[in-house]
Amino acid sequence: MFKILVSDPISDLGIQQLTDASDVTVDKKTGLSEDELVAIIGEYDGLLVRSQTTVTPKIIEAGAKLKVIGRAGVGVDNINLEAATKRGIVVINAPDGNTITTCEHAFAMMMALARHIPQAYAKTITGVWDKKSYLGVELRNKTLGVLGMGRIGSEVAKRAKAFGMNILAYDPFLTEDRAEKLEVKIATVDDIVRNADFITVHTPLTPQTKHMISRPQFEVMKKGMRIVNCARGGVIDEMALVEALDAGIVAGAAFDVFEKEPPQADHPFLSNPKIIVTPHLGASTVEAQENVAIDVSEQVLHILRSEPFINAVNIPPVAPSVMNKLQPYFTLGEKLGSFAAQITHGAIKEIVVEFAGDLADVDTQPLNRYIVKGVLSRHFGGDVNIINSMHLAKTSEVNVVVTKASKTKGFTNLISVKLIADGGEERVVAGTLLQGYGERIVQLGKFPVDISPEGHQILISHNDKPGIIGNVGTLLGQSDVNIASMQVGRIVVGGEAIMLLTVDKEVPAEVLVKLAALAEINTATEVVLV
Ligand SMILES: NC(=O)C1=CN([C@@H]2O[C@H](COP(=O)(O)OP(=O)(O)OC[C@H]3O[C@@H](n4cnc5c(N)ncnc54)[C@H](O)[C@@H]3O)[C@@H](O)[C@H]2O)C=CC1
Ligand SMILES: O=C(O)C(=O)COP(=O)(O)O
Repeated sequence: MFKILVSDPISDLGIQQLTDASDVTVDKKTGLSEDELVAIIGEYDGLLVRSQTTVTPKIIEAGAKLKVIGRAGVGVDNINLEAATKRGIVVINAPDGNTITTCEHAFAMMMALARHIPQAYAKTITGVWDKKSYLGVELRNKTLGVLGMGRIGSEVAKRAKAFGMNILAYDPFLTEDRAEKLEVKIATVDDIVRNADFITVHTPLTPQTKHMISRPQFEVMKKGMRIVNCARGGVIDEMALVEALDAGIVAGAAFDVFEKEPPQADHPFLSNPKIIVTPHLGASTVEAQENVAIDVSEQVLHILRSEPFINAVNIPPVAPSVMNKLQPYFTLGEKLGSFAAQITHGAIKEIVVEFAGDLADVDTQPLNRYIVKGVLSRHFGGDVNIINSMHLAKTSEVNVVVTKASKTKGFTNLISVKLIADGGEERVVAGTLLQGYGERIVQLGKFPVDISPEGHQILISHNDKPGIIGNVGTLLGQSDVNIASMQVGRIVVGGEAIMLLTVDKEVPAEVLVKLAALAEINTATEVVLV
């Protein structure tokens, strides 16, 4: 039974697939402090949050069973991604569910700014009929600068177009083609701050976007411009904005998000009549809350049930076409890594993976994670998974090198894993996926072989002399170890050779010692592939 903790207010209807699932129990406990969360998180497999819960490294460390943190929304800046990745916890978000809702909020804020709606309302309900203080401006024919043309920014631009606005847009990923389709003009940040009558920001908060609108930008703005932030507090420098309002450069500002949430009671925005504020309501509609909760619940279930999932933010996204091509190789890759690690005696310094054939022209990143997981599982056991395998390799100072071979090497596809360990030790295991036959190991070191990578195996290196196979068979028979299949490989008659036996059960350590002590045998190593 999986246990999930919901620590922020999330739509009940949206999480129904979790509450209805027979293998899941859901606890809702909102408003907990960090210490309170640390005290209880150890019993949960999944954590669902919005933006109020700050998921700190301390909480993540205490989440001994935690496999997934789901964000019912877009921004994951309240979740410590590094700590989650280190622990192998998948962090997922729901990137599409609140796009329109947040765009509509930004648009509503822009219209409220243009027509002083909150200020006029506040005065009208006091009984004062004040028409002259609230002369507004039209949006039509004004220039709107959009910083960040992702999901929300693009939707804002579409609506602004319908209002007859001219749009200048900046986003490092905005192509000429997309700009043309959206009928926006690509501009620099400098063009936008100098020419826009309205500016709206729709970027995440990153080191690059922090204070991207600050004193130098306000200084060159058009007098009387208006500015909206429904993205993240800190993209616009709050103190610089207050100065620009006081200096008469900015006529009004509308903020849904703050550098610190909630803002302190004496925050200058809260007493400035030219600033409209809302308490991070961008995503707060019935529809959006249901959408994000449905999306995140679905992926949380997939993750807990070890099924394929999408929207992970701590592993790079992969196109479905690439994923379809790679998926059949995941277990083979992991087994090759595991096999190679089990026959390596020294401390591993480098993992060199080579892909040939069909795999040489795809981005193999997801597959690389499985191979590295296979290698590291020998030392890290169940603590390594595909989320943290690359991270663990890095922190363990194991270098990962991935190469693509130009030739097919006789196979339609071939994965070769070479481990380089202390003392110059090198081990190579290569495998392929044969249509109709499944996974095969086709090379061990310099020896060509043909083995199905599964179950308990014994790898023996020996000198190619008569009688060795008989001796091995006799010893295993006496030890009650049944041989299911056997492969021998050699390059030259009488030279170095290997023998790979598939046996029906675990091989006792003393049997391996006795095998290695037989005449002409150099080493005997058990390899377990499950
Ligand atoms: N107020 C609220 O309740 C909500 C706020 N948000 C916030 O809105 C923001 C945007 O959300 P989406 O559009 O869904 O995300 P998105 O990922 O679709 O779009 C973000 C865009 O920002 C661009 N960008 C990144 N760095 C940039 C830079 N230095 N300059 C210009 N553009 C840059 C990216 O290329 C991307 O196109 C996020 O920060 C999100 O957290 C989202 C939903 C609700
Ligand atoms: O989705 C986002 O990024 C948001 O900022 C929405 O935040 P919320 O879920 O309303 O706390």
